[in-house]
Amino acid sequence: MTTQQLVDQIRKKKSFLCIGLDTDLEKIPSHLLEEEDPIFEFNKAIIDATHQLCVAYKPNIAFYEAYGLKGWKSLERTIDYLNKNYPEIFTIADAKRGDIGNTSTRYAKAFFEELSFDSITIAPYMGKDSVEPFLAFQGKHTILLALTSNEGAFDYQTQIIDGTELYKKVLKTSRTYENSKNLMYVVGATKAEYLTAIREIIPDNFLLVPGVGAQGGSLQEVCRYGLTKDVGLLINSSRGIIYASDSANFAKAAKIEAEKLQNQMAVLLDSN
Ligand SMILES: O=C(O)c1cc(=O)[nH]c(=O)n1[C@@H]1O[C@H](COP(=O)(O)O)[C@@H](O)[C@H]1O
Repeated sequence: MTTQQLVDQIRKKKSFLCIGLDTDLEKIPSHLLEEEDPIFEFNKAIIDATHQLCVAYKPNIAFYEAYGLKGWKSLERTIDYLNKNYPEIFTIADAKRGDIGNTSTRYAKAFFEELSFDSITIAPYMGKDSVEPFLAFQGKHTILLALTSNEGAFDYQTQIIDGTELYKKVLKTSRTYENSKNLMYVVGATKAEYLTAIREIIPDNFLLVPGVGAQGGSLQEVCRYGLTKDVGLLINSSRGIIYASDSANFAKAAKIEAEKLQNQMAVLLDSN
């Protein structure tokens, strides 16, 4: 999917919401556990109930890998269901990969070709030759961790190296990579006060912003400093939406939570 197609979808739906499919068998409604593939059935119900309110879904791969082969099957069924039924939706494999070049290429093939995701999250730590293999895939997007939402972000990402914070070095250096136009970045909603400095370095790139809802980040704060002329933001919420209820009406409850965020986004887009 092109960035323009994503922007068009955002304008049409008045939403830049990404719903995180962090599907956990210990949290989904117990009646689903009788199904042959409870994870897929849960995801399908959430997707069917919320697809008009969001522009992206982000399965976090850990929640699937945790169940071995069965989990991978549920992931494959979920991405196939999305691509077949809602092809306009932007899909993110939250896999946080990155390795030496030939290994990165295999990861890219797994998520971009075999599973047909539009994008993948990547850790920048191993540098240029670990990221460029992902960028080589045209029509696909590489979402580099810049400033993450967790407390541990302060361990390295904000440390000053050669006079500049490490996360800024990641932003600046990655712009020099081949096919850097395919880059997006992760910035945690809990770090909204850094967005002005971030936008000075990357004025236009899309940011994936997790951390609203369960982690306490503010949608309004993120938008104040992070919105661009083409919106430039995908705001993720996982637990706050998908686990709104653990009863039979869980999908309806998820829709209500998604609607709350989408309504706020429509107001923010109108006043942008
Ligand atoms: O890459 C991510 O998506 C990510 C980066 C980050 O800095 N913080 C962060 O929470 N995430 C992911 O975003 C999701 C947040 O989930 P909730 O806190 O339940 O909304 C999880 O899948 C996290 O792994």
